[in-house]
Amino acid sequence: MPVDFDFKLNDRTLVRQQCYIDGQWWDADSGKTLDVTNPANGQVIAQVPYAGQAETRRAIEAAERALPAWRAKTAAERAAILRRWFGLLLKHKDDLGRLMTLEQGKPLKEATGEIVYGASFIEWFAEEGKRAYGEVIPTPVADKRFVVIKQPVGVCAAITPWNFPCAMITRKAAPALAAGCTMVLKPAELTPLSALALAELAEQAGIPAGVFNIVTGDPKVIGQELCNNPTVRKLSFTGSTPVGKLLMEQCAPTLKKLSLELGGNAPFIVFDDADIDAAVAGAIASKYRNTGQTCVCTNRFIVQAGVYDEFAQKLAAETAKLRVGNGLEEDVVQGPLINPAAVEKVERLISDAKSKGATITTGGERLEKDGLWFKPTVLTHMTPDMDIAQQEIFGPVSALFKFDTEDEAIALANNTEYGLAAYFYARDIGRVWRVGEALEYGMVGINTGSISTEVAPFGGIKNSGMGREGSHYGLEEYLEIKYMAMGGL
Ligand SMILES: NC(=O)C1=CN([C@@H]2O[C@H](COP(=O)(O)OP(=O)(O)OC[C@H]3O[C@@H](n4cnc5c(N)ncnc54)[C@H](OP(=O)(O)O)[C@@H]3O)[C@@H](O)[C@H]2O)C=CC1
Ligand SMILES: O=C(O)CCCC(=O)O
Repeated sequence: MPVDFDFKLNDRTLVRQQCYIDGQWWDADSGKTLDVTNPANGQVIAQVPYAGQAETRRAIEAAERALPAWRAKTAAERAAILRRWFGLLLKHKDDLGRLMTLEQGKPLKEATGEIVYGASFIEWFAEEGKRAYGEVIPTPVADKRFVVIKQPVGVCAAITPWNFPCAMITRKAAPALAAGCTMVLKPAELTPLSALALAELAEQAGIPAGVFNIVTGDPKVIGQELCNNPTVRKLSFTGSTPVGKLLMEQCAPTLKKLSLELGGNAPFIVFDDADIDAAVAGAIASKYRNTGQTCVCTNRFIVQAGVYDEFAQKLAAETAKLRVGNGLEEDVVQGPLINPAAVEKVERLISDAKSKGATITTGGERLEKDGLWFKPTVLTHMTPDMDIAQQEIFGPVSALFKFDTEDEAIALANNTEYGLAAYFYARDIGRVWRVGEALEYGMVGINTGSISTEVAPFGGIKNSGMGREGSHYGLEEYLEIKYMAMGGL
């Protein structure tokens, strides 16, 4: 039974509580459902199907049936349809933002911002799909010609997290569809409504039945079918490193192409020659986006001794100004954390740091005893033996480590199994190049705390995964290279 919660949307058809398979809306075969709750108050706002293997298999078969006709369209024809999808996201951005705040918690302005960000991938890849250029290789033999063409990978699967319920989907679906692939998506169980609203708009945009399918339900069972099924030729995943590794293992027997965007442990280095006010502004942007629940959020501030106290004091002052509360309220910039486990993890990490000598200069506790709101926190006197040095916080906690020399900063920054995003503030041009090149990360923000955009390659190295999303590199992930040698000239 769908829950009759009043989302107060202008267009109520955006609230879908069924899976979207082969252009139709379905319950789970078993009739089982999964509650969707508002993290701000624990209220159940919807129920979606708890589907399993059979429904996933049907979605894969639908994607396989839809593939030949979708692949056969010209890139311009696919682009026209994708542009309609893009336009519909923008048209409904306020409703989609509200839906996201209600299921995920992030403040309304940030949620609406994510819809615009998510839509940008659709617009960008609609165009980039037209540029899946091949190559003619000059021949070393007179009677032959060598040609390289790019073709869609085929049926693709995607598994996405709760922290970006829209953008992590469009960042995968847009390049896949633009390249001529079809897709089966499993969204996070905590935030399925944003995904299902995207399917509703995909249908309205004229994306043919079977090209984009969504199955909600049992993550293990759905994941196993997506990995085991030989029809699926590629899996793109965003989420935790342990699940990413498990999926990679499960995909080995059918040797699928993989994109894995996993956890991070981003350093944010502030050198003595940095513009400290700019560094503080960048720190706030990087650390407290989505209440710290972003894989590219700063995890460790690494600050040079000469500016440590000034940076710490200014960061604490700005952090203390951040208004925490229900994301639907005006001026709230920090929503609740996603669930009790997330708050407990933050508390555990702070308590570990405190027990080993860290000082809490602001925050350090929940806003209310049993709520999911956590006061934005600054910790100083951090040392490498504390758990935060190695573990992803995924919450609103700034942890400040101190260093003396450039080499020391680089060593500290690289001392992690992760390699997603890093940031640093410095003005010496030689240092900017040296440090930029020495950081073992897929992305480096230099004098900026914001790096995410549809036009640049997003992704990591080491335990942060493989592959890139966004930019022309993101399209390549959904294309196969075919070399054709033509003889007998
Ligand atoms: N790189 C990133 O952006 C993200 C990193 N994280 C990190 O991971 C931690 C845990 O977050 P969490 O949400 O549990 O991340 P998960 O990796 O568990 O979840 C991400 C996605 O994977 C699905 N999933 C979980 N287990 C399986 C499985 N066995 N087979 C197939 N799919 C599976 C989830 O489904 P379901 O929701 O149904 O469980 C969800 O759709 C966070 O605290 C953070 O540190 C989390 C989210 C995003
Ligand atoms: O946390 C993530 O997995 C994605 C980060 C969102 C972005 O910056 O694009």
